[in-house]
Amino acid sequence: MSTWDEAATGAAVGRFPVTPPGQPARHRVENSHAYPVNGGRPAPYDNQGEVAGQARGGTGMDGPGVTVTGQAARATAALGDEVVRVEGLSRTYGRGERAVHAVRDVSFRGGRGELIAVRGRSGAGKTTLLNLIGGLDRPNGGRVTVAGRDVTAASESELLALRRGTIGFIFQTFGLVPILSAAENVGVPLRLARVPAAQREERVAMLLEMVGLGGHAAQRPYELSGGQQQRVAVARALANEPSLLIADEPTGQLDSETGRSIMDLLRAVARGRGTTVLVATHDPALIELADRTLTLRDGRLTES
Ligand SMILES: Nc1ncnc2c1ncn2[C@@H]1O[C@H](COP(=O)(O)OP(=O)(O)OP(=O)(O)O)[C@@H](O)[C@H]1O
Repeated sequence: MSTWDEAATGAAVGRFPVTPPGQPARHRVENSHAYPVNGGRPAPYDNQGEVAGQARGGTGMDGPGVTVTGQAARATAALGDEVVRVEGLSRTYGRGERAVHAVRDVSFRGGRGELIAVRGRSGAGKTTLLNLIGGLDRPNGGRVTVAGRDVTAASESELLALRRGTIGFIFQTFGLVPILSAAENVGVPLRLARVPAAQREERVAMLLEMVGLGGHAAQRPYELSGGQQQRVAVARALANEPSLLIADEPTGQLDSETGRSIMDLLRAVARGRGTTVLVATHDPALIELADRTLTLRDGRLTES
């Protein structure tokens, strides 16, 4: 089955209908391992774009060696450990006259704790690039390394392990399982990792608190706003404590204010946890929140 045509939350692939009716299913994500965020103590997200405690100099979601203020976070990102390395990456769809060179010789590096925006017009190659980096698609040439592991050379089982332990995904259409509550959705990766029930419940509660949804655990996706659904998706993506979080147009279905709050949340995750976050977006207001912007034009990269 092609990863392009599979729904988000690969934790549930083949088990649940993961895409709400009327929404396209394009991606597959497989997350199953669970490790504590912030040593099991994620701090609540306060809707103001910061993890509680963090902006006020607290330890919120701070990870080892991760500073918490804007400029300091940028400096840490610049100097910090390399998480993503993309070298000469290319992807062509089709052949001959019909060939589409979606990604052409793209190279860049991403450090720990960086929030990197990927922008470009529709068709510029953003989704293709993110899918290649996340191991959802294979390149025609070049190499991707995430947390020191070669994604492009990985076997299918190695890719599965990467998507379960190292790379988290968030998509425009949220990809929540409609029949499950918010807590159950966040708990799917933990169930697959066979985390004991008590530990799982504790961890799910902490993750929901972290994204500001502590009081919404029992609600199903249709009972939540779009922004709340995306927060559930963020909590689920963080359940496996990924080094890299890939977000493809995570605010595409949200109004601008809600979109901004999701970007604030992603920024807080990057700064507080040291997660490298790669976000594809069209929105200039959201791009302003990023530490760096990569611009794609016809598959080629320019950095601004
Ligand atoms: N599976 C595919 N088969 C053939 N061509 C494809 C496929 N997927 C993408 N393309 C083409 O590759 C190019 C890049 O597409 P991609 O979806 O990566 O762009 P994008 O920047 O994410 O666009 P958007 O902002 O509209 O989502 C486009 O010309 C698109 O038509």
